[in-house]
Amino acid sequence: MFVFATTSAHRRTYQPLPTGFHGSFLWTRNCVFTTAPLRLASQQLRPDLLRIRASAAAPSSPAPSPAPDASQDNQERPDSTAFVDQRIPVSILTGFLGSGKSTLLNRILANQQGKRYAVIENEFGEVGIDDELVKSHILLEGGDEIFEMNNGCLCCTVRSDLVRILRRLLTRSTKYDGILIETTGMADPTPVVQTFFLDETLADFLRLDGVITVVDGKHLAMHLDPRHGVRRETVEQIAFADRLLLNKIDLVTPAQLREAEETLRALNRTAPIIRCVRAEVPIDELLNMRAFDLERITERDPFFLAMEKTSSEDDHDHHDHHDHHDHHDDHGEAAPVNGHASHVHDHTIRSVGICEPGDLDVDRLNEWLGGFLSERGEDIFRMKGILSIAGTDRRFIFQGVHMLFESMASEPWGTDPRINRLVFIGRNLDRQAIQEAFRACLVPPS
Ligand SMILES: Nc1nc2c(ncn2[C@@H]2O[C@H](COP(=O)(O)OP(=O)(O)OP(=O)(O)O)[C@@H](O)[C@H]2O)c(=O)[nH]1
Repeated sequence: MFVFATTSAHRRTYQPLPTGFHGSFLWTRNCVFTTAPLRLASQQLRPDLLRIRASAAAPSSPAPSPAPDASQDNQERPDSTAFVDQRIPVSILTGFLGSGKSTLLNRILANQQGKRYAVIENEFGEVGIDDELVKSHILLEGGDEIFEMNNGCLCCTVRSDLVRILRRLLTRSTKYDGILIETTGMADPTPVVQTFFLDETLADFLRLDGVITVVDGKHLAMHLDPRHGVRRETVEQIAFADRLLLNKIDLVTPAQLREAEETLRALNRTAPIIRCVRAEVPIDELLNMRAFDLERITERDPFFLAMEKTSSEDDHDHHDHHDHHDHHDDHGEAAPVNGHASHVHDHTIRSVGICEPGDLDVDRLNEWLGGFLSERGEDIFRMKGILSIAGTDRRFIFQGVHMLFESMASEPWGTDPRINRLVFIGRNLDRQAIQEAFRACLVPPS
């Protein structure tokens, strides 16, 4: 496996990768942009990735096995006169903040069955929390770089970073069975999907296999309520899905479950809906399924492909779908404008990061968080952090989604400085008030 990681890999903390894992990370911090255009000479590309024609004159190559899924029946299958598509399959894992994407990713990585994946992660949060967790839990291959795509969704700016990373990946000698991209919980998957059709180099070597959307069954209705300001992101993530994982069904009643399924079906008529708890699903029903259906997407958005292509000369174009002008319909959903559905996040939604040395008084912390969540829980989409609790020699991992939260002891601090790192993502967050309240929970230095 090869990991281009950002953050949001906290579940790996709890679930170490299996023995024999051979991984490496490429991590960018705060979106490092190159100023020179990135050119990828054709001789740099791995020849075994080039598409070949399996005709009589072409070298014989095994056709990919058709997916064992009835939903694939009406899809074109390779035959002896067609292209054998040897491009690397790419799966996009999306879903709203806290829905269970990292839980799913962890599950996939723990069940690799001899396959090698490149993983690209991206997080919406101003404090990179998971890099430390990932580094301490997964052995890196010597000499590999670590990159982090932090604090931004895969929109026009971070998207160019994604393109750069993907192009670089194609020059590596390692052969991958697939690439997994975990988007931020606030991401509109549109520009990520477009990348694989509109970037000339990538389209030649990478094949979008499918968009897998993890849905938080407990909070779906809340996220679709326009008053919470995230309906558009939630709708886009569901509508784009080729597979819908209706997760967290342990937290809903049968009636809520039925309602959630009806809602999903209304927003996406075709994607299979898979009910699950902690993203526990058969992985072979998700990956390499040739599930992506461009026709369905262009039916929904006729302008989907009507944007400027990126080429190796145009590595940092900002003329794409994600042009940061807001045009919403009555429900806050994006409407195509002049051939481009525009996208911008609700500006009231922000992340507040805390990075503070010292030990926390656990009673004060509980009291503050309990009060804060009962008062503002609907507005707090996500919290996560690594905490230093007085009287314990282990790191404390803390994760929250609205009013629900989990915490658990993790690695010992050892000689590392005891620094609390915490991020809140929500609506109308008062940065100063949160930071001050947090500091008030620290044990005063003696
Ligand atoms: N009860 C319950 N909790 C779950 C389930 N799946 C995930 N969680 C918890 O939900 C929280 C968020 O899960 P993640 O996998 O980190 O979610 P995510 O979508 O990666 O979150 P972001 O990266 O912040 O967008 C964690 O505390 C998980 O343990 C589930 O099926 N049931």
